[in-house]
Amino acid sequence: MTAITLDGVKTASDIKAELRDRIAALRSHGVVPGLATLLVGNDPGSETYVAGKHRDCAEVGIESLRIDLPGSATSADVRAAINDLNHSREVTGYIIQLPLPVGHNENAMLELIDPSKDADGLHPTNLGRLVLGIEGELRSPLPCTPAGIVELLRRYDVPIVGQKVVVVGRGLTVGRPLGLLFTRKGLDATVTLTHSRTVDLAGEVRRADIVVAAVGVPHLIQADWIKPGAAVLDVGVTRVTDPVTGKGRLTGDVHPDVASVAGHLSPNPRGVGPMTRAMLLSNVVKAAEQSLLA
Ligand SMILES: Nc1nc2c(c(=O)[nH]1)N[C@@H](CN(C=O)c1ccc(C(=O)N[C@@H](CCC(=O)O)C(=O)O)cc1)CN2
Repeated sequence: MTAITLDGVKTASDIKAELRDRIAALRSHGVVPGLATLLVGNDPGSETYVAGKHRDCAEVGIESLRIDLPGSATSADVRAAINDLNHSREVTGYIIQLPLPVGHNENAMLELIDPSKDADGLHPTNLGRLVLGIEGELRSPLPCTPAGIVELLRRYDVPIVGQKVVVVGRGLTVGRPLGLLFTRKGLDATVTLTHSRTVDLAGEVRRADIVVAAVGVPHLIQADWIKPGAAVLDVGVTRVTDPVTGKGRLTGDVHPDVASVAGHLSPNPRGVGPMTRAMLLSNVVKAAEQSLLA
């Protein structure tokens, strides 16, 4: 058996095509959706992701603005940039690219974002709304990677309701919010959130119908950890330099042999990453649509 590939590039491209129509409709009402990014330092991964976000915006018709601060920026510099973004009339939504360089308090910075401009859904107010399960008028942006994972599963008709989900990793951008999302009414999965101190991780993973690996440990998840037919999402990424070619390459958390046991498998790269970017665009468009209703 070879797993069905959960193709993030194709799915993200479908989503972008749908968003283009909604953006055209917004523009016809005089609403131009916009996104700003704040990047501090020159982490190669973050630079790639931010560049990709601006490319995506241009592709679908979202205005975008890029604020880059040097690695030497102080926390006061970052706070000042956030303050400017909060008060800018042109900027309706923005993100702070994570991780921030060592020495900056990420949670403190995220807390300074105006929650109504939080395109990433990572401000405590928006995470709190996810905890509360608030929908409808007060619907707030969902963190992009968890939203992308659920959307990818949905578009491939992978059942979620009543399924056992094991999430490996409890980070802010993936594991923690994903546990909340999967247990929301309507999705109704049973979630086990595992981490570095989990006893018998392999045993936990073996029970799962859906496995999400988001730790950044290359090939941690082995084929004999996987229940035959389970859906496996490979999210964590490690940049390694090939000792032979000297070129950098990306390695996911899931061992390639998992493809012979799983029912569905998201590759890494080209799986959840492009979905993360598509969900950011979706958050920006939803916010613009809500501004029209307000
Ligand atoms: N403010 C945020 N910071 C971070 C988030 C986030 O959602 N908000 N998530 C990750 C990084 N991330 C988005 O910012 C992200 C990760 C991966 C990809 C992606 O498309 N990856 C490609 C490979 C790209 C490459 O060559 O490196 C893929 O998987 O095919 C996009 C966005 C942490 N920070």
